[in-house]
Amino acid sequence: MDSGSDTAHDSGVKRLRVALLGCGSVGSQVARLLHEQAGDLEARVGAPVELVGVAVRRLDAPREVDLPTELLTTDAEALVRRDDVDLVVEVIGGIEPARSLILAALEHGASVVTANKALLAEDGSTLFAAAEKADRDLYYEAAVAGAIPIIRPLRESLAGDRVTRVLGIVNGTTNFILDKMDTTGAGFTETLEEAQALGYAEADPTADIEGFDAAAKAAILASLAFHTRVTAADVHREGIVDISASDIAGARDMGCVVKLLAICELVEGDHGTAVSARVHPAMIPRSHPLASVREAYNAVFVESEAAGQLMFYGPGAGGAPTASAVLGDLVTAARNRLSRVRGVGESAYAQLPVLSMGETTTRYHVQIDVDDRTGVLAAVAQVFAEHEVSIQTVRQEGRGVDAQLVVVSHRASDAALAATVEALRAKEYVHDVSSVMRVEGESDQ
Ligand SMILES: NC(=O)C1=CN([C@@H]2O[C@H](COP(=O)(O)OP(=O)(O)OC[C@H]3O[C@@H](n4cnc5c(N)ncnc54)[C@H](O)[C@@H]3O)[C@@H](O)[C@H]2O)C=CC1
Ligand SMILES: N[C@@H](CC=O)C(=O)O
Ligand code: NA
Repeated sequence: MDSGSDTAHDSGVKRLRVALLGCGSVGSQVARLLHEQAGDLEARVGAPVELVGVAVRRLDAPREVDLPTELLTTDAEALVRRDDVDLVVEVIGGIEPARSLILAALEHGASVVTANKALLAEDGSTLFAAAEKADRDLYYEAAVAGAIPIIRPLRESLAGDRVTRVLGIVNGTTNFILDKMDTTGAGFTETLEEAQALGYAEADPTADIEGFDAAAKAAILASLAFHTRVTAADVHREGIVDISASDIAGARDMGCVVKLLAICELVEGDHGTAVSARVHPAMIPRSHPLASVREAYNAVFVESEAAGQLMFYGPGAGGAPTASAVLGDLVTAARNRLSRVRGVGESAYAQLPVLSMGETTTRYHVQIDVDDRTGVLAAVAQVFAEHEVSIQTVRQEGRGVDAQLVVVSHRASDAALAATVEALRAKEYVHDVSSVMRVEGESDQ
């Protein structure tokens, strides 16, 4: 291995040397693209971009890409500390050792590109501070919505505007599962296995189906969009594991589909501006553009004061699409190294408070199984009224001894709706509140 003096650490830069940490779904595609597009990358960067080391867990593991064995090492710590490494790509995932490796890479003068949303959402501030101190780039376009350019537009293109809302489908695995359940009637488990085989799901798919992955992305989006710091712990999170065939059928009856949404909003209240960030399944009308986001595709809507509504759509998961975003960042970081400049760092000056879920308002679709007798409908309506949840529509279906009421509310706070449901469950004429689903994507009423 040549470790001559022509690196970005020196004055006469001639080539950029890349260390890759992790060679799984994304890492193998990064290695492939670096090799296959070497000529174009050199032309675009202005110097060759060379892969000089790949940290793997096992040297003899089967891989999707052929790599010269001399590039492989199981000592990631030593790799990021090598003096001849200019750029480090972290695609191991998880908190440790990824965090320590990124911090060591920055300390040793490398710029870093990562796809690690879990780490950024948990402890991004430590990483951004280290990048600032080291005067190096820390880029992460791949961390949210895979190949879709959304980090850069929020950080740079919209830097002069005031973003007020970000609403998106940001997890490919859950969108794939919900889409299959809706269109083919397939079961949850078989669809999850298919998503795993296609490389969409996280190593532990709990992160996808319980909403942790989408919540991490929501934290990153809210932080960037509103120039503040939102962590994964600030995001209200519900996954899709409890979504039943009956929920999907109920949505269909309403002309809706069920999607796992990440919703980040600026909220103006009595005490000033705050942020709301939440991830949960919601019904959206089939006519809404997000309803047509199929399979593992992602889409993100951004609303801002001057630009209005923007939509970003594309592949949000999978090895090659995610590697495309990594390579885009790598090219920018490489150009910056050559020009001896640094890109934009963290912008968290606004320091906005984050609202609790109870304070957040939206509309609700509630299915209630009740006694089929006179006065029950009025009594149910009374419970909603007592909790200041205004009813928009109510539909009743007799089913023999009992009846099902389907209530759609006007906008109400989550706390008021939760109290309504609790009160309904205590009534002797209520057999069950069988489904409670938020309704998004329609005009506020
Ligand atoms: N797969 C996808 O569609 C997307 C993944 N991401 C993110 O990209 C990152 C990587 O994801 P995948 O490639 O899907 O995961 P993966 O599980 O396929 O690959 C991770 C690789 O890192 C290796 N590894 C773990 N610890 C290591 C260590 N200490 N040293 C060296 N290698 C180690 C594993 O053996 C594995 O091969 C994660 O942060 C993930 O959240 C982001 C967007 C999309
Ligand atoms: N597991 C994630 C991968 C991309 O971030 C997903 O399914 O979207
Ligand atoms: Na992206």
